[in-house]
Amino acid sequence: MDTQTLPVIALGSDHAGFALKLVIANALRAAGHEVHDLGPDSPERVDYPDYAHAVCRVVQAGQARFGVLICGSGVGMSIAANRHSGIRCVLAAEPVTARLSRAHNDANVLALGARLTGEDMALEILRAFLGGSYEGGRHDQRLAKLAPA
Ligand SMILES: O=C(CO)[C@H](O)[C@H](O)[C@H](O)COP(=O)(O)O
Repeated sequence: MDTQTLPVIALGSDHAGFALKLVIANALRAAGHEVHDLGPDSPERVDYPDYAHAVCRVVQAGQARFGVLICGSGVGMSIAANRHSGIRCVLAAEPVTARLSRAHNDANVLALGARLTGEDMALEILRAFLGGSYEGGRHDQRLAKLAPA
């Protein structure tokens, strides 16, 4: 694949997801992606919403095509991300959910749980997410109904 066309990815984590964030950043850069690592820069204890909001703002602004958020379970990150207009965040623990979230839900942010998902599985999930594509069609009317209540 022409690396010029690879999507830009924004990354964020909390302390629980810090080590996996580095693994993912390295893997994405090795594959040719431009990566915006929005922190944290150390494994010191932090609050996951701060980083979820930072990544989602970058995706909303079009400065990154996708976001990847990592905390202990992925739950807090996904809750925080899905509060943002235009953000559709999937919490995935296996690749099929990640692929379907792109195909049916046009997901633009992936949340991972570093305390529950090993590195190899996380990378497999990431590949499925990035390799998926939105199918449109019948799904368009459903996405239109996802506007904040
Ligand atoms: O938000 C979470 C759970 O919904 C994340 O897993 C956090 O990483 C976790 O809550 C952090 O917990 P800690 O005891 O402060 O390390």
